Amino acid sequence: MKGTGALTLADGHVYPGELIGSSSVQGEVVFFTGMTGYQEVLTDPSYRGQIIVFTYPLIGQYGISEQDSESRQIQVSGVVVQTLANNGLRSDLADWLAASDIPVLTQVDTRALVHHLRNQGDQIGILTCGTSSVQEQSNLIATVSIKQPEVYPTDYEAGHIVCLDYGVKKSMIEALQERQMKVTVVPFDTPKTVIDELKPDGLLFSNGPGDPSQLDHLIPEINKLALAYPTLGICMGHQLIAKAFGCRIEKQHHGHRGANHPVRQLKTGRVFMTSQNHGYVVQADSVQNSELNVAYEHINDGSIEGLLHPTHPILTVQFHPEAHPGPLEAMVIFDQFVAGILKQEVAYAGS
Ligand SMILES: NC(=O)CC[C@H](N)C(=O)O
Repeated sequence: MKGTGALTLADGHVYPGELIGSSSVQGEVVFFTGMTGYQEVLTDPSYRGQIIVFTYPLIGQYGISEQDSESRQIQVSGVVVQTLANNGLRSDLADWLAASDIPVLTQVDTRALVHHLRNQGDQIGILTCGTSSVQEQSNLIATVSIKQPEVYPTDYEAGHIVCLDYGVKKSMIEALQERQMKVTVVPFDTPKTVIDELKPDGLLFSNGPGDPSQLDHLIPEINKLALAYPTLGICMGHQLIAKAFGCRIEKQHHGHRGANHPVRQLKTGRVFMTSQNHGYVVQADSVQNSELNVAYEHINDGSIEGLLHPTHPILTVQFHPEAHPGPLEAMVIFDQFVAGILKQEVAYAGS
């Protein structure tokens, strides 16, 4: 179904367009600046419940392919684009969004919209064509986390990682499998006693949607887990571990969502271009009174991009070393994590 529609922001600004789809949705309106990677973004569970605005004006131009999905379904609530590609008679992306009942607002002045969000901040919005009612989603992590453990084997098993699933992307699991790690993905609230029985060699605390304070009740358990095993935390996992060791988290004015975010490793001065997707961040002032040290910082705004424990093998990163979409150069984080578990040296890790 196609018709006149609009995105209405919480501050009252209205962005008209052509709405494809029949449902109205509400969600935080955020923008992604990468030129490619729309399929990975749409299926990344960290975007659950959000309305995503693509800054690149033409979206859908290279179709859809099965291997590029980061989870089993589209996770965003709604999509806003300038132009949805239509190669001839049909568009794979438009068909997929329609089959998934995800509304798309096209023909939007996305430059004006993103300019506004950059000035006024990410905020809730509603995509409407004036039909169905709006339902707010609460505990987003519980929605996207698996319900039963799942095992991802590898041909030659050098070690075993247990992944706490806050909404894990497929590429993180694959990055570990490629490094000869079997991965067992467990529900987000799996107690330490159950994880101990799996005899992991290391833990991955995954990415995930929404505000990390959803899981405040699990922070003491996360602290115990991270102290017990070599630990890597990514994005939501980074934020939760930061909290577990005394840091505070704050909402960003507007999030980092794109594929060209420069990050500096403090110890070596080495700069990585990274893929990012987050709207919360570790409050810089809180780190000095915490048990952790800053390991990485964002070059553009100086925000905290990674933390290290001084005596335990705990590394956390705010950026996405698994990329997908985006540059692969931060994959060294997985090399470093696995090498630490296997007690091997890794070039350029610099911890
Ligand atoms: N990719 C993620 O894990 C995002 C973490 C959190 N939802 C944030 O927006 O900051």
